[in-house]
Amino acid sequence: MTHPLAVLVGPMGSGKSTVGALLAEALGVTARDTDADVERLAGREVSDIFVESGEEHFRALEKQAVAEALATHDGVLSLGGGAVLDPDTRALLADHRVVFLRVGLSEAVKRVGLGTGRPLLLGNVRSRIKALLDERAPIYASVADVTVDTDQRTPEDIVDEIRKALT
Ligand SMILES: Nc1ncnc2c1ncn2[C@@H]1O[C@H](COP(=O)(O)OP(=O)(O)O)[C@@H](O)[C@H]1O
Ligand SMILES: O=C(O)C1=C[C@@H](OP(=O)(O)O)[C@@H](O)[C@H](O)C1
Ligand SMILES: [Mg+2]
Repeated sequence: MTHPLAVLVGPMGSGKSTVGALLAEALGVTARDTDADVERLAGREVSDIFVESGEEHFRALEKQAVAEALATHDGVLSLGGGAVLDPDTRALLADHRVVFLRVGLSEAVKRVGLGTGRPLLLGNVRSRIKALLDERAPIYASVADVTVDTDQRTPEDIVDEIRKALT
C-alpha cells in the first residue's frame, strides 16, 4: 500500500493547498488536494455542493475522497479544513505523517478575505473563522506529528520547515 509523504491539515486559510503544491514540487512528487478530488467526483464546485446538497452530503463525499487518497497517493496530500472532524478519518491519520499548518485569526481573515468559495464563512467572516479556529485547533493538534506556524511567513519558508521536520 502506498502512503502520502506528508498530509497537510489545518484551518481554511492556513495554506494547505498552496504549501502542498510547493512542497510537492520541492520534493519532486505530485500534489493532491481532497477538495479537488471531491469536485471531480461530484462534477460540481465545493461551494455548489454545500448550497445545493448541504454540508452533510459534502462531508460524506469528502470522507470517501480522503480515505481513497490516503490509501493510494504517494505524494503530498492537502485535506480540506473540516476533514478531521470525522472520527474515522482521524483514526486513518494515525498511520500517516501529518503536518498541522497553524494560522492566527487576523492572518486567516486576511488570507481568505471575502472569498465566496468557502461556504462555511457566509455571514460575518471574522466571527465565523474565530469559531472554527477555537473549535478545531485542538483537533488539528491531536492528529498532527508536526505543527508549523504560518503567520507572517512565506509559503517557501514554511515548505523549508516542513522538509526539515520530515527528514
Ligand atoms: N504563508 C502565506 N502567507 C500569505 N498568504 C498565504 C500563505 N499561504 C497561503 N496564502 C494565501 O492564502 C489563501 C488561502 O490559501 P490556501 O492554500 O487556499 O489555504 P487552505 O487550502 O488551507 O484553505 C490563498 O490566497 C493563498 O495564496
Ligand atoms: O473548513 C472547512 O470546513 C472547509 C474547508 C475548505 O477547504 P480549505 O480548508 O482548503 O479552504 C473546504 O473543504 C470546504 O469549504 C469546507
Ligand atoms: Mg485548500
